[in-house]
Amino acid sequence: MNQTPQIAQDLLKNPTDELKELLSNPSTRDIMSTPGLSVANGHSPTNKVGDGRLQVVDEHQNFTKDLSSYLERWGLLDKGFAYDVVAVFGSQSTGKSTLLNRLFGTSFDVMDEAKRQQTTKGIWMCPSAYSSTLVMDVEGTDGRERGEDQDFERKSALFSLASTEVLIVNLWEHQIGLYQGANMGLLKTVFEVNLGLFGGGVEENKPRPQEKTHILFVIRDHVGSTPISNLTATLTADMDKIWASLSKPDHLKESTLQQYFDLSFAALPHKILMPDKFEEAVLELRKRFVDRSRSDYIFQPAYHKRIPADGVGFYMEGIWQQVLTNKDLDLPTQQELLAQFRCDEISAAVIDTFNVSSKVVRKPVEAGSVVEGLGALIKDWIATALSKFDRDASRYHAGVYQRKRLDLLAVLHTSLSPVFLGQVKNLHKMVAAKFTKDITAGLKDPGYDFAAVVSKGKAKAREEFLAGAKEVKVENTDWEYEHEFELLDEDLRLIADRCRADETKKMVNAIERTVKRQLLEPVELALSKPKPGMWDTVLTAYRQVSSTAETTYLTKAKSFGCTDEENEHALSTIRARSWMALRRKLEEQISDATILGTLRTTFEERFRYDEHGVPRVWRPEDDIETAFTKAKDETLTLLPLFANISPTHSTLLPKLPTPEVSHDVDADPTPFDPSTAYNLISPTRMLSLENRFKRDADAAYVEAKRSVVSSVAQVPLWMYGALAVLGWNEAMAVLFNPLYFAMLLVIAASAYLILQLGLAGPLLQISRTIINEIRRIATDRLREAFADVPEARQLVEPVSAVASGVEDKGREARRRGDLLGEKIAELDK
Ligand SMILES: Nc1nc2c(ncn2[C@@H]2O[C@H](COP(=O)(O)OP(=O)(O)OP(=O)(O)O)[C@@H](O)[C@H]2O)c(=O)[nH]1
Repeated sequence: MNQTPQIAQDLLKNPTDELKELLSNPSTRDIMSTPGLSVANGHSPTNKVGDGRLQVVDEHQNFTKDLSSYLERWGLLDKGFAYDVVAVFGSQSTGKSTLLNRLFGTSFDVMDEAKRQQTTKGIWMCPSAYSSTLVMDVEGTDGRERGEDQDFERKSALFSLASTEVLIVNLWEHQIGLYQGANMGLLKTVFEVNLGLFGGGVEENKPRPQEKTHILFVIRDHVGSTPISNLTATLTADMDKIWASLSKPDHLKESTLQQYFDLSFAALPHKILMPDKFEEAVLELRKRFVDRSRSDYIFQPAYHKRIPADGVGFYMEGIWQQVLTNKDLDLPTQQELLAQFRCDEISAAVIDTFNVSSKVVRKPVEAGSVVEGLGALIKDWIATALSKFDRDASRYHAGVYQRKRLDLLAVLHTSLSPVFLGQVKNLHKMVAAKFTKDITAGLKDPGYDFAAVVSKGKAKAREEFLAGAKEVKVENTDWEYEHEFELLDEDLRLIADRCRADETKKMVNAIERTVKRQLLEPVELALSKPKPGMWDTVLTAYRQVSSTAETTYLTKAKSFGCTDEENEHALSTIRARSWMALRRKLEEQISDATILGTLRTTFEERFRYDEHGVPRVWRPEDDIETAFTKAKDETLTLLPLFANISPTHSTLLPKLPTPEVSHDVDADPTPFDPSTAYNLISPTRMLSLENRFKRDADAAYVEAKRSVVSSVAQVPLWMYGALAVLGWNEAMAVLFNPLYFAMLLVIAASAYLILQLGLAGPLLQISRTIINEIRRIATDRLREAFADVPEARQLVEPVSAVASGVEDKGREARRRGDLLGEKIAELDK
């Protein structure tokens, strides 16, 4: 807690000698009676008294650079209009500073009684200790120091009238009525200056503010012998006289003093002779400056110059500069200049704060993210910035404020425009990516309808984009998202087209697989039974399959929304692929092995089976050669059928795909040549096939011949007769010998059982193996036995030479492709 007032009170009650001496000094008394030390006066100080006073204009008429910073120190800068300005005028050394110090608790210098010289030079300013009031102590008029120089008096009057609400005119009681006195000169100056400022001056048409100024006459050293009413009457009469004596422009001739000034009066007793009464009167007068509820409250709003506190520094400096240059002081221009300056300052501060806030989202937007609720954020920042600007700048000149507000808004919008564009671009990207994802997911559903999936996805994407773009768009801006929306539409279309192309490709592939499957059977069947109408069957089947494929495509493509051009392209692809499928299948079917197999089967059917399909058993009397030649020739006539695709009617031939269209490069990289499209087997290959078939046929012929030889080699019938005659006795001996008969029965029963159980084959095989084995072992033994005898080796070698000669013969015949020779070699063996 601050102990100073208590200590001071104690010191005042029991002063030391030094203090007594100090207290006897009048100037010290002033300081001692400052509000900080006189709490008992009824008003405790509220402002930062002692924070210093400021010489606003020095004796060389220079204006201070520190006014704004002092206003801030005094805590007045953010008061808006809630502050007042008062200035004191009067002759030098009439106790003006003393009065202000007592009245407002200020700390202006007071004249040293001993020296009796001017103390206040220029214009000083100090805040009131009791209210938000700026108090100006103006250099006294009529001073010895300035002599006849009225220049400063005029300038200070002009300055004070332009910036203060109340002018205190300080005068001694005994000066009243002295019309020629210094005060009268001062007042005349004030009136003249005021007319110039607020009366319209010389220029009749120039609009001027009709502001009133309050003049408070403080009559000092009022003894009381003359009643105050008499004094005020005298003063008022003097004022009127002065007013009347002014040389006014014609249009102001009729104007009265009261139109421009409100006059009020206060009297203060002699400070030295009646200190208590003086104090009382000062206290009472102070109330008129502080207590707003009083009817005689001095700072009425009508007197306020409507300069916001934060602009006072700039405004007063501007006024003083105008005053110095002796130019016609144009207050509206000054106020406009002030408004421009301050609005710019406020605007800059607001933009700084705004930029800091908006920085938070700039980065993510620049990085390509969509910031959720960006529109709300932007609107909030703009609203905050405007409300700050409105709060501080709306006190200034309305026109300038409105203009600057629009400027500020434009700056904010311009600064946010890239954020808006970035957000809209990012929305575009995000929505397009989602669209792709949605379509991909939709196309995985079984039985999907492509058109429905795409249109649903598109509607969703557009809706999402528009919602996001509208959210971020700020009213009354030229921001537009329509162009981006068009780009999005274009992108959606491209994505849908890409998906459709993929789907079409898949569908075409599926159709191609079906075509291959469907062609498989008819082609195989037709080519395995070659006959003249074979190609008609194949091509009819092909026509059916490919027409089904096209119909399938067109049915499905309807939901894809493909263009005619795309359909045409897909159909031509299907046609080409179907044709290729047919070609490949045919090529498979006309491979050497397959053709030879088919020919062999056909030949055998004719050669080995009779017309009833019964297998032939060749007998010696059969004409094998004719049958063979017929079957061979008939089969050979079928071979040319495979050479070309040649239907009975050329109308059956399908339309060939155009060679330049690359339908499926991966699947079939060899270029398609329509000139050879219907050719399957080249003449050379035909010849080779013919030869190979002939060899096969010859083999069949040889086989047939051999079967005749083997049947001829059977035992003749007469041999059976001879056998019966010659072996009759032996047979009877066996039949009638019980032992032989029993053995015969056992052998017959065993044979029957073996046949019944199907063991004949295995038994034969076993016996054959055993015989071979025995033969091999015997041969080996013999070789071993003759190994050491050279004559025996000579005997063996010619035999093996003969055998190898036969082998060579057979191999040679096989090399030449002479089947018959090969078989003969085999028989020789
Ligand atoms: N008679 C009388 N003297 C006073 C009164 N008030 C102050 N004084 C004295 O008058 C002298 C001048 O006082 P200041 O307050 O310095 O007067 P000022 O008008 O401010 O002087 P400048 O600033 O130099 O113009 C001082 O010695 C005061 O003690 C008063 O009410 N009556």
